[in-house]
Amino acid sequence: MTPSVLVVEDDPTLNGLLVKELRKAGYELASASSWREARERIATFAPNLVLLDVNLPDASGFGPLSEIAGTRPVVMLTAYGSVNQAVEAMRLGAADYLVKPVNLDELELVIRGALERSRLQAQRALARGDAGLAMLGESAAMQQLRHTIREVALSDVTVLIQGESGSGKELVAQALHGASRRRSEAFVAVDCCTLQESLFESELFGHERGAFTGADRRKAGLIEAAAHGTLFLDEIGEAGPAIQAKLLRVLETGRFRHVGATTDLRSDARIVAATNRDLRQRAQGGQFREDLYYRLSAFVIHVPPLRERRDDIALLAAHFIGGRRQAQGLAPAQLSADALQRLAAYHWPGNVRELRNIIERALILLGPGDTIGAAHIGQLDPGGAPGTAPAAPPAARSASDSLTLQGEPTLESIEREYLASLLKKYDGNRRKVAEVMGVSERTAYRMMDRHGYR
Ligand SMILES: Nc1ncnc2c1ncn2[C@@H]1O[C@H](COP(=O)(O)OP(=O)(O)OP(=O)(O)O)[C@@H](O)[C@H]1O
Repeated sequence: MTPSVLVVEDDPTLNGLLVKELRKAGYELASASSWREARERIATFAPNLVLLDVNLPDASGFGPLSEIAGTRPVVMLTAYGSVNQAVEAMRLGAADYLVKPVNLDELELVIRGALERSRLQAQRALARGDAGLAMLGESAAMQQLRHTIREVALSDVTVLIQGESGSGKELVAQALHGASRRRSEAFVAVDCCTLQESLFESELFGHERGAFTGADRRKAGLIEAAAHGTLFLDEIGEAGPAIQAKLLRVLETGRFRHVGATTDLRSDARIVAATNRDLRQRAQGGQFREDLYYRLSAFVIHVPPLRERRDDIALLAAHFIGGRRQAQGLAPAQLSADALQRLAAYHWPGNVRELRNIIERALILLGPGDTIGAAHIGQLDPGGAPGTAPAAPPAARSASDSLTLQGEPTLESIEREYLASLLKKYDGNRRKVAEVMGVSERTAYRMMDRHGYR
């Protein structure tokens, strides 16, 4: 594979020199002289590494670095004699830095080292299944979201994160934890609807030996694993009445009990919950405890759906493409203008997760090729006008929309349609969908995840 580098430098002489040297060293090159131009190149050229000048005509300082450091290695070009700048750049996630005037031998070494470290990191992340934990996006909505996260992270207040499926609620919860004083403690995520209620109760709160058949040992609960860290309760709207009652007690008194125990334990975990439902409405309708709703919603964060921050689509797409290709050791791939246009016009009922899935499928169809075209993306129904709420859950795409280029639907596309039609029929009730499909809830969740419907 030929790794690619984007040189972002407004001094034309230095820019030209860097491009020439790196090209000679065997890299594929693109260059930009402003931050606006750099953003465009990142979306279309998808470089493996960015060499970024700290002072650009339309952006000075570390804004650009913070924006892209989570997506790919960034080597900063800093001014001679400003050690502070270099230190700050590393703290903000730069892979390395070069001081001007640039020593050309050092240039190659630094770039090779940064690429190698990043490839290893990507491989490790893929093996752990958590490729790309950074919360990306520079739209006004995402900047506001980051601001809110910073504001509330340092207090211990309970936070309720609301947003559509796949919009990034779990990433917000992780960002909250990462910006809090608890960041070096555990972050424990629990999906409130993946398990049967009684099992879930012992999983969450722990149990005593002999509490039920099969409980042959005392076992600590996830709430204890979260100790002084953060307990993230995903899909809180799905928690059954027994769990709701116990959670209310934890929130009111900081106390809980193992299943089968007679004494209380104390919890110091910060509770962050998420839901894609209108919890207030459910509370008013009697499907969710009102007192618990008020406790949980001490502070509410709304995660905007992707269709309300279309400016982020190109950046996110480039991030998913870059991560996957790098981990596979393949050359970077670009998005054609048609493909990008198709992505930008879609209404994204499955939000960022759906975008990630569509890109992954496009990359499979692309194989070792280098440009993702509209055909690799497939038909995407532009849906309602920007800002229109989707029919939730997402409507099925027709077989002619499948990604099979020859027109024969794949098993994958049939599964997807079947799943979408059941979700529609049963109004998003996953338990019911799993039952009708004859698979376990877990299998149904995994399927939904794969198709971007969670
Ligand atoms: N701003 C973002 N930047 C990068 N990746 C993102 C962003 N938002 C979401 N993702 C990715 O999209 C996928 C879905 O995000 P996440 O699981 O946080 O969504 P969610 O709202 O919690 O979904 P659900 O409602 O199904 O629980 C994940 O792979 C996540 O890494």
